[in-house]
Amino acid sequence: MIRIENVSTVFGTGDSRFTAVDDVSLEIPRGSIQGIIGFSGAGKSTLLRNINLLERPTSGRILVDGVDVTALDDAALRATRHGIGMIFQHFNLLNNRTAAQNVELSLKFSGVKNAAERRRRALEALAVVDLSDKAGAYPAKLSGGQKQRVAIARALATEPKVLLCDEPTSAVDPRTTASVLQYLSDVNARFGITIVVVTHEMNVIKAIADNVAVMEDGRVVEQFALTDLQQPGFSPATSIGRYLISDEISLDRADRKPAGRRLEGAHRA
Ligand SMILES: Nc1ncnc2c1ncn2[C@@H]1O[C@H](COP(=O)(O)OP(=O)(O)OP(=O)(O)O)[C@@H](O)[C@H]1O
Repeated sequence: MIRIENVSTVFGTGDSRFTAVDDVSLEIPRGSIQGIIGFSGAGKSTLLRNINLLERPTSGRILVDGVDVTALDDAALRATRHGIGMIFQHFNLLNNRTAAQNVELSLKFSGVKNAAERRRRALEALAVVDLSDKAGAYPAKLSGGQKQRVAIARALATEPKVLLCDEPTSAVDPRTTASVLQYLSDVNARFGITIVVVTHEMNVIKAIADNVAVMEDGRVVEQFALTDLQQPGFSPATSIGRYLISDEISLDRADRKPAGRRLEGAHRA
């Protein structure tokens, strides 16, 4: 479970002082997929980056499985970060490394010293996203969707408990969006990884989220479960909530498997 308690993030000082995240509290159940939606500048990315302290909050606490990450020293924070994977809108792959080498590098940074083990685990992670045949390909030879799948594999390889996704489908076309979301949904169901997805795309929320938080001007102004949208009489307060309810939504999702399975074990199954 991720518990965000009264988190604020302020940039700048004096006249240029700007509150990007304003006293946000949010509970994200373990093994769930949390969508965070809002218009540009609402503070979504900043809040997401607060969770792994890529952006340290100005005030408030963030607890991941009961551990207050805002109180950790640098060494403990580095160790905790290995349990929190992240993927980005523009994939952030190293272009001079193959798909497998990109994944291996993240394993190296996470402290896996044995090169053969790094290679084995990288290939396993690439297999999860059906990219075994692209292990030796450089990013320039991959489509946007394939690059994002490599990024998912890179995040998965260290067996994180949490996967943070910052606009994971904004740079790919609609068909590829569906495929990337399917892989995210699959790894959630298969490994019980808690996923937090920041997006401004309604269809992403509808396709993947269990719970939704709507952000405006740095605040979470509305929260609901996606299934709430199907309840008679449910009346969202925000325009985004009303838009989400206005369309029929598909809740067909892979059956959930118990949380906490290891990537290797589950992979061989
Ligand atoms: N490092 C920074 N320094 C100053 N201001 C920042 C910084 N990072 C973000 N901001 C500002 O904080 C506000 C929230 O930004 P953030 O990227 O979190 O919003 P967002 O909802 O993710 O928007 P988008 O969808 O456009 O990425 C914006 O006004 C942005 O300009």
